[in-house]
This record gives sequence, structure tokens and C-alpha cells, in this order.
Amino acid sequence: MKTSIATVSISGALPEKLEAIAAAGFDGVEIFEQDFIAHDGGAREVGRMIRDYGLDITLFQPFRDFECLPEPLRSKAFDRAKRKFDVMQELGTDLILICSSVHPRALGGIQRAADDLAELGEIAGARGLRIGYEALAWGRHINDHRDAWEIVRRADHGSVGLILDSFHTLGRRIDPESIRAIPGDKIFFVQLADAPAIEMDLLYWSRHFRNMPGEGDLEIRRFMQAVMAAGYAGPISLEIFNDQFRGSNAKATAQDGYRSLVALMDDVRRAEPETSIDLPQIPPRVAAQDISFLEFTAQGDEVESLSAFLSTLGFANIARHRNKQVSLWQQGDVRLVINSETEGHAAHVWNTRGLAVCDIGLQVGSARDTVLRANALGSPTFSQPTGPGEMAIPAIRGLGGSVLHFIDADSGLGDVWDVEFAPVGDARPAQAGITHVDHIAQTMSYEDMLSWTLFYTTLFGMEKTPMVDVIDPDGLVRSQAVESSGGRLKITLNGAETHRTLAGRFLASTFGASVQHIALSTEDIFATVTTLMAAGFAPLPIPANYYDDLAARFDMPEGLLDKLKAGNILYDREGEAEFFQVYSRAFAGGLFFEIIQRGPGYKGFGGPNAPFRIAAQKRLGLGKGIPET
Ligand SMILES: O=C(O)c1ccc(O)c(O)c1
Ligand SMILES: [Mg+2]
Repeated sequence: MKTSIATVSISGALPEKLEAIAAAGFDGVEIFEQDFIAHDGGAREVGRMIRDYGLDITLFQPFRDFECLPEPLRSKAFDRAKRKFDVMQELGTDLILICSSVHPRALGGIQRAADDLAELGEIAGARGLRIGYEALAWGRHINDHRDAWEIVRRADHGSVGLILDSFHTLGRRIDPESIRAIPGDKIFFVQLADAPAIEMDLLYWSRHFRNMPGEGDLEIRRFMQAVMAAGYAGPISLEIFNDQFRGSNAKATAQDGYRSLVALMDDVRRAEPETSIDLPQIPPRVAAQDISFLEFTAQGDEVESLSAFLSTLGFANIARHRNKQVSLWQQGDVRLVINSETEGHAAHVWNTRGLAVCDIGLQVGSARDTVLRANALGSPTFSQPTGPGEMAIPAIRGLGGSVLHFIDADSGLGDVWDVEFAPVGDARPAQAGITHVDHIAQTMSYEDMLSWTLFYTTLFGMEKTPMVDVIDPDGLVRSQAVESSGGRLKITLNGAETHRTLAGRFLASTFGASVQHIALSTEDIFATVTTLMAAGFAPLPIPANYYDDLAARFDMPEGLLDKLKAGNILYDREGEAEFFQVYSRAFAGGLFFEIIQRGPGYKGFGGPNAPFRIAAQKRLGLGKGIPET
């Protein structure tokens, strides 16, 4: 399988685009004509530069407003095409995309278009070139791939073929099943783009909101199943017009593209095992079962104050690492690790971000398969030297320099706590009834949200839930959850657009995306809060106005409101399903804990309460260090 991406999908000048595309692992590029014209260098030189990056030019595009013109426009269009053929030959590519005409003077007619294409095909063929015809969703006469195919069929010329683009088909809600009947060798090229389901003008939607397969809501897999079933064997290329991608990091966008393409084609192969797809075998999406541990990096006084803070949350320091400055804190199934080594990944993170979560440990179906699949999707393995008697826990680099470790049940990796750690004498059992991590929240800039969503949903059996808006007094934060099937592992991804929001300030003070909050689960929030307050836990104070409003919004059983108020507990309900949450104060520039009691059937995260929580946290300040206990 040959992978390709259009230069228009990536930010920067042509050499930067090419470098990013090559580094991400693509085999080829579609040269978007504007990128070539804007470049200061001739076609031969550009062709050489592209080949020096190890890339093929899979397509030259677009050639606009060709078919069905009256004279003298028609002759002019043929002349224009011949000039472009010259450029293609100098570049070293044999295929050009002709998109269906939007010219106001274009005449309709399937046969007229077929005759024009056949005549141009004859000219192209004589020069060893091929032309591919694509129906733009907003084409003046031709806007459906089924009509474009009829034109190509009637043109009946070896140098004339069809180009399919998932956006134009799916964006117009045309059933992709119709593709299965097209002979595979008459499909000259396939372009893929996804898009979010928003109602708007087709052209505007296409030019500004396309995104990588899996990042949007179109049925790209079904489209691609039909294409492969037709017997298509050419390049599979991403053509993503997206305002945000035009302005973001070229390498990161290219990596996302590669990840999306490999994951998609793996899905297609699994869904349609009888079609042949030339792609190395990779393990399927891995079951992500739970948070196994969360590791904080801390230095100096922070270690003691974070330890004291964890005690007020009911955690017990049950063990110390045998060789390293690393301590293990546990309560129920929740393991928190404090790493104060002065070398290695934790120390690196501390040097740039200060006190922060530096590592996420996930309990997965197979740690080995997770790393294999991650590698195939473009995420490198992470490793650092292990000391005597230490286990090599499989790990990868996630996005933005983050690290994730994987622990599974079968490989013995779960023994790491007994093998590498020695029990601490004064260990005491967990006291406060916290059972497991309900979810973690990662904060990032808004433009990184698609990348992280794609990261989790392509590597793991996780699904995204609809995006919601969280109102901060100083701006909007968008929140998107990804959840494992069954829902035990939940990660909320919060995208900040401005540095004035709580999330934005956390981002600025920690220099990049990281875990901002950890939500812990209890089965009895009132008992838990009572215990914790006795241990010195200071909940985030919630104003009386909030509780007056609760009384107005919900029918509350006698006495419940007073209990909520006494514990600074927030409340929400979905139908009959109840939800309770209490927050810690923010520390270390905006980190915080949350304790949750999730009634059966409650699916959300207390979104309606977020504005009041954020306002309360901002009133108290984000704290440079650890909260006073
Ligand atoms: O938006 C456009 O004009 C345009 C051009 C070429 C394409 O392949 C396409 O899908 C859209
Ligand atoms: Mg296209």
C-alpha cells in the first residue's frame, strides 16, 4: 500500500512540508499546484528535491474548469492543459487531477464531457501521461462520483480514469457502496478526508473543516471498504484543507495523517478480510482497561508537601523503590507515584514543567501489542536504562513528549510493585473509601485536541464522546472525552484557546499539555469527605448561591442540600442518575484532585458544575506549591 498526502494539508513552505511528510513515513505527495507556484525553483529542481526526500509525486493537482466549454474557451483550456503536462514531465509525475468544472459558461452533458476527456486523454497518453477526473461536490454540472464515472466510462480511453475523494462522496451523503461496481483499474487515484458533522455550505465546509480520517464524523471506513473491494491498488492519499492545520506544526500534522491512514487501512482490512491490502500485520486496537498508576515528578520540599497532601486525600505511602527516589502511594486500586530522581524522564519533565504528572501507566490487554501497534502508527518506543533487578516496562512516547507505560495481567508486569518496591514499615490501610480512578483530565491547547483524540482512538479500543463547551469566567474551554468500551477508563481532553482560562493558565505555567486533574471514585462521597476533612483535607469552597440554585433546579430529598453544602459537594443529575463531586484546591499552577460518586447510569463529568468550580478555583488562586494542609 502506497501512502500519500497532498502538500495543501501541511503548513509551511514547500521544503518544510516535504520534510515533515517524509519524516512521518509517507511514500508520496500530491503536489498542490499553488505550493509549486509559490516555490522559488523550477519543476526539475522540485522533482529532484522531492525524490531526495525519498518521496514519489503521486499526483499533480488541481486542473480546473476543463470540460464542456464552448469555443474559444475550449481551445484555451486544451492549451492550458498542455502547459501543465510540460510541468508534470519536468516534475516527474504522470497523473493530473481534473476537477469537475465550476465555470459559469460550462455547458452540461455527460457525452460532451466524455468527448473532451477522451480528446485530452489522447494528448496525455501520447506523452505517457494520465488524466483523472474528480467530481467536486459543488461542481456546476458534475457533482457526484457516479456521473464522473459515467463520463470516464464513456471516454473509454486508457489514459483517462476516475479520481475518488471521500469528502465529495460522503459530504453529499452519496452511498459509497456504488463504488464497488467500478473496475479497480479505472480508479486512478483515491483521496481521503474526514470532516465534522456540521451543517454548512459544501464548498466552505470542504475548504476549511476537512480533517484526518477518524477525526471527523464521515463514514470513511465504509467508503474505503468499497474502494478496496473494487480492486483499487493505487496510492491512498490524504487531501485535507483545514484552517487549523495550515497554521500548526507541520511535523505533528503529518504524523497525525500517517497515524490516521495506517489505522484506517487496518480497520478496512479487518472489516473486509477478503480484499487484499498490502500493509504489514499489526495488532488490533488494544483493550485499555484502567489507569494503573500516575507518576508525579517532584523535587526538594515539594516531595514532602505533596506527600502530606496525598495523606489528606486518604493515600498511604505503602512502598519505596529499592534503587530510586521513588515512593508509592495507594488507596483502593489507585496508585500514585512520586518520583524525585535527578536523572531520567521524570527529572527532565521537572526541569521544564516543575511539579507535574510525568508518566501515565495504563493497564492494557497486552502491553507488548500496545507498543507494536503504537510503533506502526508512528509513536516511538520509550525506554531508559533499568537498574539491577528492575523490570523493563513497555512504554511509548505519546504526544508532546509525554510518556505512557503499559502493564498487563499475563506478562507478569503487574508484579513490578513487589519486584522493584520494598514495603514501608508504617504502611496503613486506605481510610477514605476511594476505590479507583474515575477519569483523568489532560489539558492542551485547542489545536492539539484532534491529535490527542486520534492518538487514543487509534491505539486503544476507545471511543470519543461529543465535544462540550466548558465556561470559564475568562473564556471557553472545549472538552472531549475518550472512553474505553465498558467505560472503566475515561480520559477527558480539555482544549484551551486562551491563556486567561484556568486550563490556559495551567498550560502556560507548565509549558505544555499534561494531566491537570485526577478524578477519584468513591461509593459514599459523604463518608469519604467526612473522613478526609478530619485528616486535614480542605475542599474547594462552593458559594451559597450554588446551593440555592440547586434547590431551584432539582427536587431534593429532605436534608440532602444541607449535607452537600456542609461538604462543599457539587451535584448533578441525568434523568434519575445522580452524580456528586468535591474538589481539592488547585496547586502547582493549576493541578487538582476531584472525588466523585457516580450513580448508576450517569455518563457525564458534572459539566454543568464546571463554571462554578473554575470560578471558585480562580478566586483562591492556582497555588505555586502544594495547598496548606
Ligand atoms: O476545493 C477545491 O477546489 C478542490 C480542489 C481539488 C480537489 O481534489 C478537491 O477535493 C477540492
Ligand atoms: Mg479532492
